[in-house]
Amino acid sequence: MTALDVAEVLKALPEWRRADDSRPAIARTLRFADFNAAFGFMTRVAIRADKVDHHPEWFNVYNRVEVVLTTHDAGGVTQRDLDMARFIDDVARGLVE
Ligand SMILES: C[C@H](O)[C@H](O)[C@H]1CNC2=NC(N)=NC(=O)C2=N1
Repeated sequence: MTALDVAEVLKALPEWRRADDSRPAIARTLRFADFNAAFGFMTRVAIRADKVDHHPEWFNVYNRVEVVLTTHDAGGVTQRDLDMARFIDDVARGLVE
């Protein structure tokens, strides 16, 4: 799968930024009402990730979830990351603080 230009991808994803470690990856921080809401979100994303065989890097503390998306096989951001970011935005809508 072809790696895309990160700046172009970010234009389509206003909630996302470059990963903090400057890898070719995109990141979003989400804050939920509590752990239950955060883990519910993670569960929905996990089920999707396994279905499409594209898995986020993520970190959770209580109500906060940090998500990083990149395609390891391609060494960059691809359409698979863009699709997953959109799914994440859809799930998060109405749930994030
Ligand atoms: C063998 C398996 O299909 C691959 O390792 C998949 C699994 N999930 C993946 N997830 C992500 N984010 N990037 C990958 O390159 C990737 N590759």
